[in-house]
Amino acid sequence: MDRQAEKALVGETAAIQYVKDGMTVGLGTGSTAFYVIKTMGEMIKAGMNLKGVATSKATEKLASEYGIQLVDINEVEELDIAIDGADEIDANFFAIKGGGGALLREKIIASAAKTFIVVADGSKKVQTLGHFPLPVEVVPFGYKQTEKAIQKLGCKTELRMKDEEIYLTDNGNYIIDCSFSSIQNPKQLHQTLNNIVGVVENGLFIHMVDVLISVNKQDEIIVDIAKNE
Ligand SMILES: O=C[C@H](O)[C@H](O)[C@H](O)COP(=O)(O)O
Repeated sequence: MDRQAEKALVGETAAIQYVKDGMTVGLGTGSTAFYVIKTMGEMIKAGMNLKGVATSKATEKLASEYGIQLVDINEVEELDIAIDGADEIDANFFAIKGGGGALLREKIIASAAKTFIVVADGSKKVQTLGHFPLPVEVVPFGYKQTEKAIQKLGCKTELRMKDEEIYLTDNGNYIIDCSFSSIQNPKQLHQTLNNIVGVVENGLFIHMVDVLISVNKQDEIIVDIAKNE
């Protein structure tokens, strides 16, 4: 199965197995979350009553195109589930997210969900996090100072650009992509990064993922459940 087919399979499986009539669902961002949104659109057409809370402006647009009524996160007490993709995920269910720049809203929405489900094609499962550059969202003011402080943690940094301009997140911030090669202590790095002045949030999701839906080498769907408190 190619990667695109795996994304479609995990996205459809998550929606079919976990989304129930009447739910308001946290809607992820990216090419895998796309299939969750598409499938939810089909479920609505088939008569289900579903709403969504979007993790990005791109997802807001997509959800509207698929007929999913959007709810503001501030209008929601708690979400039953949120379903999102990941850039990397390890055996502890620790993940790197934010390749698409949506990490802050994704983390807020994942935190608001009773069950946070990650959908990932086989290439996203890693032994050690860090091959994928870790996205760190920073405020534009003094970003070079913030970047210098991040570099002291032993990584190479790159300010994210788009069309020759500095990339802006949906929150009006910058992203610094940090290449660590391998992250030996993701929990500690998460805390250290978020303690740097100027850092808004980083792409490490620690003890957040409750369910991982992926595909194995035999093209079978694998549903792994984390032992989170
Ligand atoms: O900011 C983007 C998100 O964290 C995505 O969920 C992540 O980058 C994975 O995206 P994709 O499913 O396109 O690989």
